[in-house]
Amino acid sequence: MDHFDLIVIGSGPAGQKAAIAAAKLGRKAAVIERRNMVGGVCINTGTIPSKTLREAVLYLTGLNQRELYGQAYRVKDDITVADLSARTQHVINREIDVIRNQLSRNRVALIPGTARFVDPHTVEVENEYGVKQDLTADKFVIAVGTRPARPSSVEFDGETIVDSDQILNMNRVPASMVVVGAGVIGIEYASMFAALGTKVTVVEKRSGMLDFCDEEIIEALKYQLRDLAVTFRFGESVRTVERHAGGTLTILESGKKIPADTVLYSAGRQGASDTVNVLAAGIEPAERGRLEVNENFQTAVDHIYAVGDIIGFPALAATSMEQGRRASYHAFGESVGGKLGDLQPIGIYSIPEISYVGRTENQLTSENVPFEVGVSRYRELARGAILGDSYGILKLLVHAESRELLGVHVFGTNATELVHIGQMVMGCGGTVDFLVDAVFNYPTLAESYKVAALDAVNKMRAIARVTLL
Ligand SMILES: Cc1cc2nc3c(=O)[nH]c(=O)nc-3n(C[C@H](O)[C@H](O)[C@H](O)COP(=O)(O)OP(=O)(O)OC[C@H]3O[C@@H](n4cnc5c(N)ncnc54)[C@H](O)[C@@H]3O)c2cc1C
Ligand SMILES: NC(=O)c1ccc[n+]([C@@H]2O[C@H](COP(=O)([O-])OP(=O)(O)OC[C@H]3O[C@@H](n4cnc5c(N)ncnc54)[C@H](O)[C@@H]3O)[C@@H](O)[C@H]2O)c1
Repeated sequence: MDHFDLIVIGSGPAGQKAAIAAAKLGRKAAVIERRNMVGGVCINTGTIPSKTLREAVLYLTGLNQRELYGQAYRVKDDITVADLSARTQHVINREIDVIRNQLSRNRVALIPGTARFVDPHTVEVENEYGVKQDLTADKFVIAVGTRPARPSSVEFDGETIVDSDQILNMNRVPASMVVVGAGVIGIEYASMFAALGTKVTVVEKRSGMLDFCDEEIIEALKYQLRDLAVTFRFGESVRTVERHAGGTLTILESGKKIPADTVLYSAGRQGASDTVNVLAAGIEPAERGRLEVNENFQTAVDHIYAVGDIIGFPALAATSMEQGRRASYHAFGESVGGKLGDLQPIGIYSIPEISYVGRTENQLTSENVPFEVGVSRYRELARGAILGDSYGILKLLVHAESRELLGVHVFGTNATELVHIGQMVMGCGGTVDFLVDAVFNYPTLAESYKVAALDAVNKMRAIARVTLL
């Protein structure tokens, strides 16, 4: 029976980084993964296909160029699924190749199959031909991620009623679509299909959406999506989704019926802890199949770690990678930096995109932290005019006394890239004055930091002036 220092179960971002970190520490590591899922949900059905699809949609529809060339501007008139999926498949294949290469050059064994715990130090791996082998290890990292939640009241058929895995295999761009759940997945796909000209209705049981983001920015997003003919039904729960010869019918608890060509059911995800039989290792799964861990990512069984989506919020690729690295370092006695803190950025690839780091205005208000807001609008930046982005906005939240940066919220072109400038300033304990004094390239969107910083400082000066007189 093969024995390893570390066995990682799952090859998504969390598992990959856990295994490579162990290998770099000179440990014998293995990753167990199903043959057709190397790279995890991230590469095969989640982040990478959805982000590539978004890029293809933006390019082919010419949406971002319409402010400059007119509302009729298109790169291609009849966009087909083949146009969209060619790019997606190319990127997926390339990314899988990169991961296989990285694992192999670091001498991490990639073992095909599904792993199940037999006891706390042994897993049984079964490959696609039903061949089984037992493997043992000193330490384990469970990085098995999640799968879409599939309630029995929804008649999934993989073609007209789909989850976020199946949407990638649709055979045509639908004329109308209901998106159930206004979480990140629902809103990203609603944006893409709306951009393609699909008439989208979003049904969400809460009274709003993405409530962890800046309220003003979510208002701006809703405005932009409504402009693309998206209808929102907030405060409405879906009772059932039915499939009929003439299309689908989404029936709400309120009695409303919404007809559409296609339904995307994106109302949450279920942890995959059941696939790995954690009970045999002595671990009790929590709600929705998630695993509970301490700050070192150890489960209730010390030598078994869990990282990535399986441990819940924030369930993002970048955070998952860092959790994987930290788990391995801890397992093999290597020190890591401070606690994985609050400075993890969130990026939402809606159209337009959103990103933020730090706290929101609502959080600061509820915590009684005095703050000032500095705003920069892309329409006043030369780069904004060159790009044809008139809606973009960058907001800085600045402590009214210490002048520290408490939050950065960006909406518009390159938001998910721009946010990192603020993240770095915050990470180094920088104040708004650093941004006021900094010189940025011109014309850039990064210049928005200086404009917003000056705005915040001007407002703070106005307050100071009132009290001085
Ligand atoms: C549609 C969509 C879009 C997304 N977009 C973004 C985005 O833009 N940015 C972002 O940061 N995040 C995004 N995410 C989230 C991101 O994909 C996840 O945070 C990330 O993939 C989690 O990584 P992970 O390592 O926990 O596991 P996953 O990527 O979920 O991979 C887990 C792997 O474990 C394997 N596995 C499960 N059980 C077993 C077993 N018993 N034996 C062996 N292997 C097993 C599975 O086959 C799978 O390959 C998106 C997710 C979805 C669904
Ligand atoms: N850009 C990114 O970083 C990105 C992109 C996509 C996904 N993700 C990750 O994937 C995870 C899963 O995303 P998600 O959007 O599926 O889940 P989610 O749990 O965030 O959202 C599901 C939404 O569906 C609603 N809902 C549930 N049941 C409903 C019903 N019967 N009728 C109407 N509405 C209902 C919920 O209120 C919720 O708002 C998230 O944690 C996210 O972090 C990240």
